[in-house]
Amino acid sequence: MTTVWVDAASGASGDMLLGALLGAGVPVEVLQQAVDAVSPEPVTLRPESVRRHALAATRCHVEVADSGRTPTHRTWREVRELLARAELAEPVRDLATRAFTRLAEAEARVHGTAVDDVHFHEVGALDAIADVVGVAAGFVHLGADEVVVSPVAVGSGTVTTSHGELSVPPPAVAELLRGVPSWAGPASAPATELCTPTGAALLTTVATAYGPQPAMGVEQVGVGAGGRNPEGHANVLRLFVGTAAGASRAAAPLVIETNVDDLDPRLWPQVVARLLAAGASDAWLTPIVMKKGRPAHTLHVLTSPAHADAVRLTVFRETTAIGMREHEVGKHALDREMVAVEVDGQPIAVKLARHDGVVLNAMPEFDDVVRAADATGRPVKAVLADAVAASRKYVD
Ligand SMILES: O=C([S-])c1cc(C(=O)S)c[n+]([C@@H]2O[C@H](COP(=O)(O)O)[C@@H](O)[C@H]2O)c1
Ligand code: NI
Repeated sequence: MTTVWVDAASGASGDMLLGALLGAGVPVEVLQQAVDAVSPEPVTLRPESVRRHALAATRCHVEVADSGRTPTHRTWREVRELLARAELAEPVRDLATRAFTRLAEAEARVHGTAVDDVHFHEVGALDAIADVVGVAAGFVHLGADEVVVSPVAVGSGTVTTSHGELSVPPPAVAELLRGVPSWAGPASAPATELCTPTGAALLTTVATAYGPQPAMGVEQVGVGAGGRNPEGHANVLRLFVGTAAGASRAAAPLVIETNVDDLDPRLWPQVVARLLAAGASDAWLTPIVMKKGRPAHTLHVLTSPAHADAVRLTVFRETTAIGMREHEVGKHALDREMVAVEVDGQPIAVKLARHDGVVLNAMPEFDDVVRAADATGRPVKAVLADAVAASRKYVD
């Protein structure tokens, strides 16, 4: 069983993770091929051996060609389309899509905007695409069964961003690291941002657990350099790749439940939305009758152990529950793949579900259907019917 431990004691960013993957032996071609499959413009990954304070490290430059055009914006919906259409191995597409979804949802929450409208500057979008897709390809290449992430150093002081000067951790990082062990970082570190939003989104997507290095036979150590080289501090992220010692099995998913009879029922949709945003795999309600004949609800949340702390905190913060129960469950899921169809010129993402390579289900994303119906002024039911018909060609 391949285990990876991520030492993020000096923070994390997309390019630090890329450098660490290269240093741990992932060929640059593996990362470049994935980036080329997604990026609409040339982006070159260029490894360089550098020193950070007293340590040798690998820096991965992400070089975006100057398109010569005025920077435009690319929305999350457009990036999602690029990912859906790219010729990528499914596990890479899945990991990259999940990381980008977390990043976009965190930005939407902190700025109070709709997630589909989250936009990135042109160059920033290409950078972020290269970081996210390259890192996803690297972790898939390592074949990690378990990824343990150390407490994440976020830094201190302030950072200058397109929103002006922000306190560290900036809002998107704080949002992404909810429920994850994090701290300012070592005293030797400069008073600045050590963990970027892209770094936080990637760490929290690949993590299956958080903590110190687990018992493992370490075979490779990749040291990824950050862009800066401050005096007296090694600005690096380290990846330890090896084999798990002993017979540790992958932790089972959990179902967390609580019975609630005193929450204003108008709040439930938001509770469910926030649980999903916290990383829950699913969340749902069942109506029940409690003691003293009170109508009430059981809230059920399915979650990976990695997201269980964030889920528990969200239940306590967003509902009136003061306790919960939980049990491990078995889970079987079909392989998923996102593709896109067009209805009236509007792109609609479609989720394919495969069993032994055979597509058994092709379901248009309902949010995209509603958006397309709004854009064209047609009834939602008519656009849904067209999207289902257009998706049928994918079903084997
Ligand atoms: O551009 C946006 S919306 C932006 C938001 C935030 C928030 O925390 S909100 C932070 N930043 C800063 O941009 C740089 C680049 O981050 P990457 O993840 O793309 O490397 C970083 O300093 C962030 O703090 C930008
Ligand atoms: Ni922002």
